[in-house]
Amino acid sequence: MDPCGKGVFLTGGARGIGRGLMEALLSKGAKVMFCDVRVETGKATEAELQQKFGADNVFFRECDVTDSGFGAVDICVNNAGILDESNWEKTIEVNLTAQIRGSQLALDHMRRDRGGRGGLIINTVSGIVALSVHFCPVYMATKHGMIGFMTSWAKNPKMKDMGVRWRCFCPALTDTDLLKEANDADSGKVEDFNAYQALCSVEGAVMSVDETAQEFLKLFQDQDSDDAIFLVRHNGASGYVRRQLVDSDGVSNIVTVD
Ligand SMILES: NC(=O)c1ccc[n+]([C@@H]2O[C@H](COP(=O)([O-])OP(=O)(O)OC[C@H]3O[C@@H](n4cnc5c(N)ncnc54)[C@H](O)[C@@H]3O)[C@@H](O)[C@H]2O)c1
Ligand SMILES: CC/C=C\C[C@H](O)/C=C/C=C\C=C\C=C\[C@@H](O)[C@@H](O)C/C=C\CCC(=O)O
Repeated sequence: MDPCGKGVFLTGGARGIGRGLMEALLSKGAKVMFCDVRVETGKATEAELQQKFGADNVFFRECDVTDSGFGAVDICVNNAGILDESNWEKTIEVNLTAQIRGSQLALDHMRRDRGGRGGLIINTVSGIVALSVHFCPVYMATKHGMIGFMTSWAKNPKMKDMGVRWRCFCPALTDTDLLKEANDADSGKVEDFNAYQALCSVEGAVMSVDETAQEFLKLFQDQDSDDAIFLVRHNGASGYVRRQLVDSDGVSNIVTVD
């Protein structure tokens, strides 16, 4: 799908990866409506992006994804997410429940067999699903949950009639406030602070928001593909992967295809 002229709805766009994804889409000619719970940051982002891309092309609305629905458009990006092992119920609410709700609402709105015009549903998941790490079990559960949810829909034979495609966008570590806020031993955001820091300290592992957003644009180059899981690799070898359970104690339950 070419984003040019398309209407996009994106959650969690006030800062971080969501903001980067919006800029990438706006630069390709899309119009974006975004929401966030951070009102001041959201308004500031809206003003800056309106200045850069035009006042008619980007709009902000205050919205908490855990208590609101939305009327979706051609492309829906459920991006809002948190990392907070000390508040596991909230983490499930934002990362799993709200992304599922947002996806179901988008599907209802887009499906051609019920009068919609088709579309693309993208959920920001995480490259962490490809790693065996122990320091964020709840976060891990939510991200694996979204992989299961989306790949189930993507392989549903009715999807051809519905005209809707699904993409799990799985960024590598990205330099955002989410990472910075977890980088505090007393925050309780992760279960094992030293292990978290060790992962973030791998040379070159943390990508910039711009680099992650450029990888995101690759999702729009393959409109006919039914593959659903796009894994960003910090070494540049990003691509679609398929899940495969392995019976050895492997490092990953995802194997690359092609
Ligand atoms: N930063 C990373 O290394 C990384 C890597 C892979 C995946 N991710 C995922 O990318 C997504 C964005 O993360 P980020 O790093 O940009 O984080 P961030 O904290 O910088 O940005 C997340 C945005 O979501 C908003 N948000 C949080 N809860 C919300 C709610 N209930 N309703 C509406 N908006 C809400 C926040 O206010 C914030 O503006 C998340 O789903 C995260 O899990 C992050
Ligand atoms: C720890 C929580 C912190 C932040 C949240 C965020 O979602 C975390 C992301 C953590 C790691 C991402 C890693 C991505 C790695 C990829 O670049 C790639 O190297 C994965 C490697 C191997 C997968 C196996 C394969 O290639 O098939």
